[in-house]
Formats: sequence, structure tokens, C-alpha cells
Amino acid sequence: MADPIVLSPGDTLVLATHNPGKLAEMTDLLAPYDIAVKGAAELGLPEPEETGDTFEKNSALKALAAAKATGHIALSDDSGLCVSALDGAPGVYTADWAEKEDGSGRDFSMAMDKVEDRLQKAGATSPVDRDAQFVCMLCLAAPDGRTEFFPGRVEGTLVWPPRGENGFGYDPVFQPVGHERTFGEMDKSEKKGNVRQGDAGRADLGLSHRARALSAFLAAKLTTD
Ligand SMILES: O=P(O)(O)OP(=O)(O)OP(=O)(O)OC[C@H]1O[C@@H](n2cnc3c(O)ncnc32)[C@H](O)[C@@H]1O
Ligand SMILES: [Mg+2]
Repeated sequence: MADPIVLSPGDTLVLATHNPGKLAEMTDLLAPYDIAVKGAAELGLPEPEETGDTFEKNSALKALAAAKATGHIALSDDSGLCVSALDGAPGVYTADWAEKEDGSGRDFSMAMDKVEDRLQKAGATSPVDRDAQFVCMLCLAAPDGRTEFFPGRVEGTLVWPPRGENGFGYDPVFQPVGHERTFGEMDKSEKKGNVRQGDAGRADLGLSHRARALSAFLAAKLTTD
């Protein structure tokens, strides 16, 4: 088995994402730690084509591309919305469902409409039939090709119409179990949930899929002292 990837105080960690919403959430979660965090766009890294058919494959592809290009350890996030009544769709294709037909970028209002349209066609009109998960697969990669994975997920219900202006992507339709507000109605600390500095020994913290995956990463790789 390959040696574990070691992050030491003062190291640079490249966040291998071009999504500003993810970057903000990951930067916030890593803020208490003695790690210099740099985003992929800030470093001028290209956006790799996501050719994998699993979250794991795509997260590895993104983290390895960034680690090899920069010579630094990199952390990527491949995530998506898996809707039970749609057999797990859009899943790894969550970002693709937002791509505009004319190729001019992403439209999440259109993507949320598409999910709702499919739910209506599947007869999933009452809340019990509208459960979904947000999933996140973080990949930590070293320039020499080693990889490690940290998964996170959160269960919820899809609401309609979308509610709230906060967050990004599909946040306005996702209401996590046990909460009255969608991620779009939550401020960033509420969406993040209970991830506290000094709790690096606990992997069960956080609310969002990303915060939960980051908690597992922090527990395994970083300490605050
Ligand atoms: O690949 P990178 O550069 O990291 O950025 P991306 O936006 O393309 O990210 P993915 O390929 O992982 O696609 C994930 C999709 O799921 C959506 N998504 C992921 N996490 C989310 C969250 O916390 N809230 C809302 N939408 C989310 C996101 O908007 C994307 O459309
Ligand atoms: Mg992507």
C-alpha cells in the first residue's frame, strides 16, 4: 500500500475546483488550519474534462491534474444531486444538466426545472416521493500520483418552487432532513453545520455533503495545534 499523503503545517494545498461556490465553502472550512490554500482558477489551471462515470473517478482526475501541474498536494471535490425517484439522476451528470444548449454556460434555474419536470412525469408529487441526496467525493492527490478519498452525503427532500438566494447550484430546491429551510435559505454557517476548530478527531460533524466530507478529511489530515 502506498504511504499516506502527509500535509504539514505551512504547506500549500491546491483546491482543484473551478466552482466559486465550492471554493468559498472549502476555503472557509480550511481557514482555521495552518495551510496555504490556493484555488485552481487563481493558479491559471485548465478545467479538466470529466470523463469518469463515478464521483470517485472524476474527483481523482481533477485532483491529479492539479497536483501534477503545480507540484503541490491538491484537493478536489466531485459532487452532485442523486434523486431517488429518478434512479439516482442527475448524479455524476449534475453539472451537465445545467449546461445551456447554445454552449454559453450553465443555467441552474433551467436545471432545477428539468429535475422538477422529471419528478412530475414520474408522479413524484408528495414529499415522501421526493427524497434526494447531495453527495460529495473529495480526492486528495500528491504530485507523485497517490490519491486518497473522503466521501460525504446529506439526505433531503426536493421542494418546489425553489426557495432562497444563498448558496449556489441546486441549493434552492434542497431541504435537508430535519430542517425547515432549503440550503438556498441558509446562510453559509448553517449550511456548513457544526464543524468546529479543534474537533479534528471527529468525522461525524457538519451538515452539507461537502462539510461532512471535509470533516473526514480534517480528522484524518490536519490538526489545529
Ligand atoms: O468540477 P469543479 O470545477 O469542481 O466544479 P463543478 O461545478 O463542475 O462541479 P462538479 O463537476 O462536481 O459538478 C457538481 C454539480 O453539483 C452541483 N452542486 C454540488 N454541490 C452543491 C451544493 O453544495 N449546492 C448546490 N449545488 C451543488 C454543482 O452546482 C454542479 O452543478
Ligand atoms: Mg465539474
